[in-house]
Amino acid sequence: MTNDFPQALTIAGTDSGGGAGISADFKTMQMRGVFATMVVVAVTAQNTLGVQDALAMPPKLIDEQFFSLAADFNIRACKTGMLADSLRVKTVVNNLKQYNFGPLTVDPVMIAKGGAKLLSEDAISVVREQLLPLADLITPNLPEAEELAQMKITTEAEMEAAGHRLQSMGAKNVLVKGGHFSNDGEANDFVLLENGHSFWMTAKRKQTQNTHGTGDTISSCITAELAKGKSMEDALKIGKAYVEATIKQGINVGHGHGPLNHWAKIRSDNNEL
Ligand SMILES: Nc1ncnc2c1ncn2[C@@H]1O[C@H](COP(=O)(O)OP(=O)(O)O)[C@@H](O)[C@H]1O
Ligand SMILES: Cc1ncc(COP(=O)(O)OP(=O)(O)O)c(N)n1
Repeated sequence: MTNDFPQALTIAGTDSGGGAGISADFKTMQMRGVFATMVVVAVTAQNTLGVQDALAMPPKLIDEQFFSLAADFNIRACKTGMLADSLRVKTVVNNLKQYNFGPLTVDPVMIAKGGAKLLSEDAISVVREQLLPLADLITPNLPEAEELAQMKITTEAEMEAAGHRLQSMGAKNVLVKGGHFSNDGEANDFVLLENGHSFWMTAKRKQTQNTHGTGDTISSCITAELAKGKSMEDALKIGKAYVEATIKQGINVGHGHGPLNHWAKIRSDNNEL
């Protein structure tokens, strides 16, 4: 029996409010025509107002989820999101070394928009030293890029420098996301590819508080496109177009930082699916 429908994996935390984490990943992968699977690393009690509580899964249960998926599915691309602490990062690293789930996108989730810590302080060096070198793509936002590259980023030139530093630390391709950049008109992201080619992906910034889950959405869209066999450059461009559309074609849900519109259409959709 064939097992060839595009399948992808997210290794991350849940968001009970449905806007970020595995919820955003599943909606995105489904919308991009890819069958989504998950390894739950942590569960959060969360809504658009913030994170009220969180619990990390026992490492044995994380191992078992990896084993279950490897035994049955033909996963062609995977991503990581919220990994909680150093023990869970190490558990995930060990499993990623054991199984081949295709290109790995590392979204080094550290702090939610409401300020809650989704990665403990002691885990940052483990992400830098053990997870980053496994990454086919790393997708930090500005505070995450600052932590991992250990430098301040206040200009576009510093975004580029951080991208080069992260590549020299072992990530094959780098996307430094500019959503937190303090210019009001644009949301521009810097890309550095494995072959040394670099470029900017630009977008007009939408003035809205409904941006909960943007990082998960762009990284899971890229993962879905890689699972379909797209090149890294095309996957990145589709990811940027999709997250921009989910923000611009926004919906209003909840009373705080609202979720994105994962039903949003992008121009190339007719020949994508
Ligand atoms: N208000 C906005 N308008 C348009 N694009 C945005 C906006 N906020 C974020 N983005 C884009 O969404 C993606 C993720 O954003 P960012 O805030 O940098 O990451 P994270 O959600 O991980 O903190 C990036 O492509 C960024 O440029
Ligand atoms: C469970 C969980 N994972 C990740 C995040 C952070 O998601 P992100 O896309 O960076 O969105 P914001 O939290 O910044 O809005 C999360 N909140 N929860």
